[in-house]
Amino acid sequence: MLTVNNVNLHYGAAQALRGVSLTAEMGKITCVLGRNGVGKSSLLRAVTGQHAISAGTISFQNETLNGLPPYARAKHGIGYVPQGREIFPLLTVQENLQSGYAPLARKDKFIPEDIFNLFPVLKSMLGRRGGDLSGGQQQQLAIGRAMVTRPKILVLDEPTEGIQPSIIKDIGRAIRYLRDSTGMAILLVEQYLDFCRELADQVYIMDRGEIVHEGPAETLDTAEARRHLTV
Ligand SMILES: Nc1ncnc2c1ncn2[C@@H]1O[C@H](COP(=O)(O)OP(=O)(O)OP(=O)(O)O)[C@@H](O)[C@H]1O
Repeated sequence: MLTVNNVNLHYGAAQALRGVSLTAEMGKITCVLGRNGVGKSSLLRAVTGQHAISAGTISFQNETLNGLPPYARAKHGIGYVPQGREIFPLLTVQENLQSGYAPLARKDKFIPEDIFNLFPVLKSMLGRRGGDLSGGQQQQLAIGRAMVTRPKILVLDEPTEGIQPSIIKDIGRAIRYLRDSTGMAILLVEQYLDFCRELADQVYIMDRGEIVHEGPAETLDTAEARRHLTV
């Protein structure tokens, strides 16, 4: 399980996270909802080691991650699908997937077939450049690349952003499959309430750098959630 305990994060003098605490359990989908600018990406940057925290602790499976660089966290099993996907545009789909080999032992440096079962389009486009894919295909590639690292927890930053509805469905199906087949933990941040409600086991709502609600998805008060999502 991932545990975030009382975490603060600053950009210079500006505080983006204020005493944030949450847990993401193995075999569960944990969704953090919030509108633009409330600190969702900052939370994921703290978890993945992209940005240092100024107070609190972050641990995964009882090991503290504080101070570890992103590559060391990848070795601990933290897979990251960043906002905007960050595909290498000039590398092929295959090379983008292979960029996930970095934290792996030699024997594990292959692309698991599961990825192509989930996202068949990637197999048919292995030789195409990443930059030539549609937004939805790039999102599938970013999830595939994170899966290559054999994560124990998959951390996704707004996977539905700018993506057409049919591909959002595919992505939802893939996330559910990963939870059910591997028992990994999934932590995703979103603004899209319906996607989160359909998918999540546990929901948190963030506002202005703080967690303002926590509970199981089935008891989420939709009106209350919408209030936090509208500007
Ligand atoms: N590199 C940075 N330098 C300074 N301030 C930043 C930086 N990145 C984010 N912020 C500020 O921190 C706050 C939280 O931003 P963050 O990106 O975490 O929000 P978010 O909820 O993920 O929103 P979005 O969906 O727009 O990414 C915002 O006020 C933002 O302007």
